[in-house]
Amino acid sequence: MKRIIIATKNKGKVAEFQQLFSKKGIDVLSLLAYDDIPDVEETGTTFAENAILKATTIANMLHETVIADDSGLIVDALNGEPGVYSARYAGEGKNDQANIEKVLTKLQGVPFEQRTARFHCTLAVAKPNGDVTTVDGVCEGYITEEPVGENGFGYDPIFFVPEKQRTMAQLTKEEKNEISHRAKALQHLLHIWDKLFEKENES
Ligand SMILES: O=P(O)(O)OP(=O)(O)OP(=O)(O)OC[C@H]1O[C@@H](n2cnc3c(O)ncnc32)[C@H](O)[C@@H]1O
Ligand SMILES: [Mg+2]
Repeated sequence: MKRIIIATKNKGKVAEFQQLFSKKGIDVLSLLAYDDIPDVEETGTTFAENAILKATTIANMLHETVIADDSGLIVDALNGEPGVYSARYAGEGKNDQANIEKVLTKLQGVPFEQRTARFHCTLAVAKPNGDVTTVDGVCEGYITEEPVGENGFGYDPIFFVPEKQRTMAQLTKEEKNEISHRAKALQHLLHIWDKLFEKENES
């Protein structure tokens, strides 16, 4: 396989997938390359449901194998919020800064050791024949009191990564791709990659 479609319009995700797949010699094509693909409504209540929804809808539309990513931030002191609603936590506008402010406001006064959180990523691979496979990846950390760093996207500036002693937004793309929820999920997918596509390789 020389090219894979990622069913996303999120530029941050696309850049990370491009770097991760380049190691395998695979080009990434995203929905940013298409003018006429509407957003898939994320009506699921779990990351897996939404990832499967996005992957199967786009695979049916394009008649090609596609990967979809549904991901988000889970904050323990907020009973798991923003969770599957991470992209639209502060409203439908998908405003990263407003989402960050909402999390920080809700966590005001919560001490550092209780600000535990994790990023979760579910990847769904959907084939045009209806086969679907999912894998997951998780990255543990803490929510800071203020945004720090310019890199990455979404909640990266308020997510402190203990093993790097910096926020996710202070890491280079390469460093984030060593430890992130997305990179871990993709590692799991790459482990089963040949098995997933063996019938296609034979024919
Ligand atoms: O559905 P697509 O088109 O893929 O793009 P999206 O931005 O809507 O993506 P999701 O529905 O999966 O929502 C995930 C949200 O969780 C946050 N998020 C996911 N991965 C992240 C990461 O690596 N760093 C920071 N925030 C992340 C970010 O706010 C995303 O918008
Ligand atoms: Mg989305």
